[in-house]
Amino acid sequence: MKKQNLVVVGGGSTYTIGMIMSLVAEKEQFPLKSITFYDTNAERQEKIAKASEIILREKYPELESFNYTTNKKEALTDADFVFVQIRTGGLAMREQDEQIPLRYGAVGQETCGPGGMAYGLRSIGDMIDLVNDIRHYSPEAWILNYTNPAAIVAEALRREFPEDKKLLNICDMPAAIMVSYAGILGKDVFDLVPEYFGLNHFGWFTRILDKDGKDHTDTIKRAITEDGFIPEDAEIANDPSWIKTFKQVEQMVTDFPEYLPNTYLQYYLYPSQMVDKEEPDNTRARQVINGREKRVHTLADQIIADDTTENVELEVDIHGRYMIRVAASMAYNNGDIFIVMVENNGTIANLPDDVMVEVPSVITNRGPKPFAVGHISTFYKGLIEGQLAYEKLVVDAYYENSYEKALQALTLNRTVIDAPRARKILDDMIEANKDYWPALYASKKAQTV
Ligand SMILES: NC(=O)c1ccc[n+]([C@@H]2O[C@H](COP(=O)([O-])OP(=O)(O)OC[C@H]3O[C@@H](n4cnc5c(N)ncnc54)[C@H](O)[C@@H]3O)[C@@H](O)[C@H]2O)c1
Ligand SMILES: O=P(O)(O)OC[C@H]1O[C@H](O[C@H]2[C@H](O)[C@@H](O)[C@@H](O)O[C@@H]2CO)[C@H](O)[C@@H](O)[C@@H]1O
Ligand SMILES: [Mn+2]
Repeated sequence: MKKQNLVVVGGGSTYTIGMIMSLVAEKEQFPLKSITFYDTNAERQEKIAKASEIILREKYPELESFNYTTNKKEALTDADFVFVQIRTGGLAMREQDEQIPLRYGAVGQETCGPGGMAYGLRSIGDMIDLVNDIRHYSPEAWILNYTNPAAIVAEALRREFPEDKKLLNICDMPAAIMVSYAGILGKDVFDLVPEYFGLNHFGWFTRILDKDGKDHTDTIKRAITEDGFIPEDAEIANDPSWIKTFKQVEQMVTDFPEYLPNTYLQYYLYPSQMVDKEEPDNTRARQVINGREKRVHTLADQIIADDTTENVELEVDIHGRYMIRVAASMAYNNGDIFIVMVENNGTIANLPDDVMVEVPSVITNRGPKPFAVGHISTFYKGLIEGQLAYEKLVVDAYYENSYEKALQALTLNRTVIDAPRARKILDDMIEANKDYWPALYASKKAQTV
């Protein structure tokens, strides 16, 4: 097996140490020659990199080199794979994305509704620059992007790089949900075969099979409604916020029993309940700053101080394993099936061709080949079309510098609905994002009314 040169963009991320542990756990499936971190924030990256260096020295001695840098050329030259995990504006801006909508009684969430729009308008420019840079220095590298809001980023990259066949957008949420299904069934998550359709953070499992073709969907639905649903992946199993989110799946399956929902549908199907549950001074960003970020930095500090991993507990989670299994299937033409984002082109027969959908696909060295979904019925089609229109309008607003498109996007979104409320949220978000967003202008027609 050819050993790969991997670059991680956003080396300072809170997910990097987990990713390193997953690369160690998956070294037989995805053997590496080198790992390079790239980040724009030298200090944030250095702490994570120094700890990673020690982990790799002890657990991946066969790795030929490990480097970290803030120099794009140095980082991106001769890459085989580039994993992209950046957060434009950091967790501080995530907190704004979550708090501003809550002021007006709307869902405050980083990838759903107004928060998703704000984060999207910040991320698109950086992501376009990065893909251009990667293509300049490593034209043949596979790019796996999981930077959020993945739906909006994927739509912008689809428009910007229509011919790029080696750029794949992915999300770990369906896999993390499947870890819990695997727990119910007493199976390994990678032995389950999902049937699924939708958009990123907006989809449904229609069936869950095993590799022998046995259908376990009804067993899972029954277990969820009778015994409850809990997160089982190590990273989220003990997190109160994720426990609440998985609990909400019980209500979704009771109200809409036809399919098994992505957890993110809670924000669109129960927006009032979601707003009522929030504490504006302790939204998810604050919980992550005081939780995962602190935990990861304390862990890194201890590894660096001890110069060994002997005194710490390091876990492997589905996030890293999922990304790596997808990468391995591309590198070694494995033909494994994973849920990823692809341009629709008839996969969901009654949706437009030129939209990004999230569906199971066979992953080979030619990229993803999605399975046909066929026609979807009215409830799902209606929900998806509204969400797609919102996503497209956000990307239009970016390219056209259009205030009206942004206002239309928010008004259309199920988490907002009301135009005056959409305008208030948008105006506050413009102010909060003045260092990040493109300028948005009202059209001449609107200015003269
Ligand atoms: N798609 C998924 O399912 C999924 C799952 C987990 C995380 N994520 C995403 O991964 C990203 C990282 O999340 P996090 O919570 O660890 O954030 P984080 O802020 O801890 O890490 C992001 C890192 O990227 C760096 N960065 C920002 N802009 C950059 C740029 N232009 N070039 C290079 N580096 C840059 C930052 O300095 C930071 O070190 C986010 O976008 C998050 O939403 C996605
Ligand atoms: O609120 P956060 O920052 O804890 O999580 C936001 C992400 O949630 C989903 O992903 C993962 C999670 O990041 C990971 O640790 C894994 O183990 O479980 C989650 C799924 O339950 C989501 O898919 C991402 O897009 C978000 O960034
Ligand atoms: Mn996701």
